[in-house]
Amino acid sequence: MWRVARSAASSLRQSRRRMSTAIPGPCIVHKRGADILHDPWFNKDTGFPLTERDRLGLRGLLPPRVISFEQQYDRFSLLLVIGGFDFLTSLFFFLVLLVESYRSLEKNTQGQPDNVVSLAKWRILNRLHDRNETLYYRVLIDNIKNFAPTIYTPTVGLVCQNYSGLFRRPRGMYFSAKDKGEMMSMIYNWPAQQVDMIVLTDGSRILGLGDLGVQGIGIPIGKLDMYVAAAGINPQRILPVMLDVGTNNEKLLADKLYLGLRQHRLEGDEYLAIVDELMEAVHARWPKAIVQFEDFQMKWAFETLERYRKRFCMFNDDVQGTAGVALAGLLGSVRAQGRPLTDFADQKIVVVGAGSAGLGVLKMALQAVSRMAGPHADPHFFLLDKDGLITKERKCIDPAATPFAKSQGETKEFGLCEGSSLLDVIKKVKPHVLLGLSGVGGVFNEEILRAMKESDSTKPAIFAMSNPTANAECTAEEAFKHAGENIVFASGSPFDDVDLGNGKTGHVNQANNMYLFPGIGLGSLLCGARIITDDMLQAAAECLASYITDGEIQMGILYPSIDSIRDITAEVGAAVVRAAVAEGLADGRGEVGPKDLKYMSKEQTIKYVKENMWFPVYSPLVHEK
Ligand SMILES: NC(=O)C1=CN([C@@H]2O[C@H](COP(=O)(O)OP(=O)(O)OC[C@H]3O[C@@H](n4cnc5c(N)ncnc54)[C@H](O)[C@@H]3O)[C@@H](O)[C@H]2O)C=CC1
Ligand SMILES: CC(=O)C(=O)O
Ligand SMILES: [Mg+2]
Repeated sequence: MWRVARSAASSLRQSRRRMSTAIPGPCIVHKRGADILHDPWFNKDTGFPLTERDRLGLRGLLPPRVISFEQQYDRFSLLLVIGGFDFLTSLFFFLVLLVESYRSLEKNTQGQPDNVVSLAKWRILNRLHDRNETLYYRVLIDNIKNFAPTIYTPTVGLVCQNYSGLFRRPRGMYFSAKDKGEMMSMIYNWPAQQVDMIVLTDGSRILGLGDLGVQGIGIPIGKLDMYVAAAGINPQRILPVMLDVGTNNEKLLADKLYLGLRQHRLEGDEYLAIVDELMEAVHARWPKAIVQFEDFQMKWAFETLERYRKRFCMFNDDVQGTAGVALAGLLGSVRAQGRPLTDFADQKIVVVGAGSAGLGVLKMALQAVSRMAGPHADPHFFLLDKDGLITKERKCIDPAATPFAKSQGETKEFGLCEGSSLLDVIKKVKPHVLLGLSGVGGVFNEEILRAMKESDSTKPAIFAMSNPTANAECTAEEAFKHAGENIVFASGSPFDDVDLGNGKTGHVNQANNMYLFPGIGLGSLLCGARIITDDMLQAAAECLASYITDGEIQMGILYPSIDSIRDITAEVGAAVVRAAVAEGLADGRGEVGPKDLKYMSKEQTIKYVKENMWFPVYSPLVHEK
């Protein structure tokens, strides 16, 4: 059930306040009449004032009554909360979906009626987006807590799984292996003159759902919606990009509805040549655009990061954004134990999942320990993958995992060995933190969670970070039930807080990179960063960690509410700007030069970032041929 009524009313009041103080400047439009109504960037639906209808040749193309932006907003919000909405709408959309892509939907949502409802909600929002972007983003910004689960994880995963059946209107650009040699000209097919933020995927590891090929485009779309909502990137300047190099998902290759290339994935140099060409094309047209790599399988996530990070202003969200969010949570869990932050160096941390995300987290945690305890510090990290504990005895160990593989001496100390099971590791190590980035739902089973009760920590931390919901290592309820009320808990996808009885509540945190990537992108953009460095990412993570007060920490709160995502993003963005300036990597942007940035105080930098956030209001449209 969408509970938007109350928050919609209060956010509407806030919106009105904002409306009354700012008179939006005019917006030039090069079309007239029905063409404007069919363009979601400019369309205001019934919101066009009569004078504008005359000016733009719209008279007679709309019902006569003018509905203000606020009234439109009210009507949309009302639609979402009318009694019985869920049942009627889901029934209606179920029938539509039945006709349109019944077989595909049935395959993927068998026995899961919730999925049908989730998709129905997504379609309502998506239709609003396709008609009127201004209203869509206002609704999203004002109700981010309610709508994030629909446009982002978990529903975005379902959308990707069903994308070929759901497809109606394209969003973003598609480059395929067949476009080799053409990308430099293709990039000019994008209608916007300026692009600030690009999210790029090859669809090879979509959340914990594996290789979804071209259907992975849903992820860049969802991430960029979060950019607009959280960072105030102008939606006319965002670009979701799918690089379709084939798929190794046999089910999709056999699916008649599948919209991507029907071939297996390119590998090796052939693959890299395609990504190189795309990056060159993007950079040629928009040299200052920030490129976020998203949901690439591990080998390409690491390889492309090393290949491009010193040449382009880019980052990998799964490796770097996730690491910062996890580190902020880990530091919070030290505070929750009433210990000083420097005790982080002594924490025993078990990470389950040695992929792009798990290794990114450990790399950043290692940097933090080195800063706190010196370069020779010996952190107590235990890394497991599907074959159990990773030790130096492991054959064919991934080079990125090598620094975290346990030596014989270390395993002996705890009575462990190569490939020790997770249960064995937990029982013998008694870790302070158990962190999952395995993509495997339920891997923190009852036995594992019970074993966490024996943790050496006064407040054991359990992070079930895999997405979407079904892939979480455990649910919030399971964690509090089996590991005890004393834990701090975080998950990648949202769960409701847990009623512990006796009037107590188990707080659920959302440990998701959404708390950092918008600020990393926005900060890099606004300072004209040449590249994105470890120091900039470190600054972002520290900023997020310091956002939470001691009082909140005592209540098990490690991350702020998503309701304040714009404020968090402004602070994170400012931290990134200041770190880039300190490293001499900020070229400035527009009229704000490197010197201006250098002499801004922290508060002035936050103000600068806030003032450059786009906010959806109807601008007067002025026609120009
Ligand atoms: N909360 C967040 O912000 C983020 C969450 N994630 C989630 O993390 C998950 C993993 O992502 P990546 O690291 O990119 O994937 P990946 O495919 O690169 O790595 C998965 C790792 O998990 C291991 N694994 C598989 N089954 C296991 C088992 N039964 N026990 C222990 N380990 C097992 C694999 O051996 C591999 O090392 C995904 O579900 C993704 O959605 C990723 C990025 C951010
Ligand atoms: C959140 C995210 O980036 C992921 O699950 O891949
Ligand atoms: Mg991701």
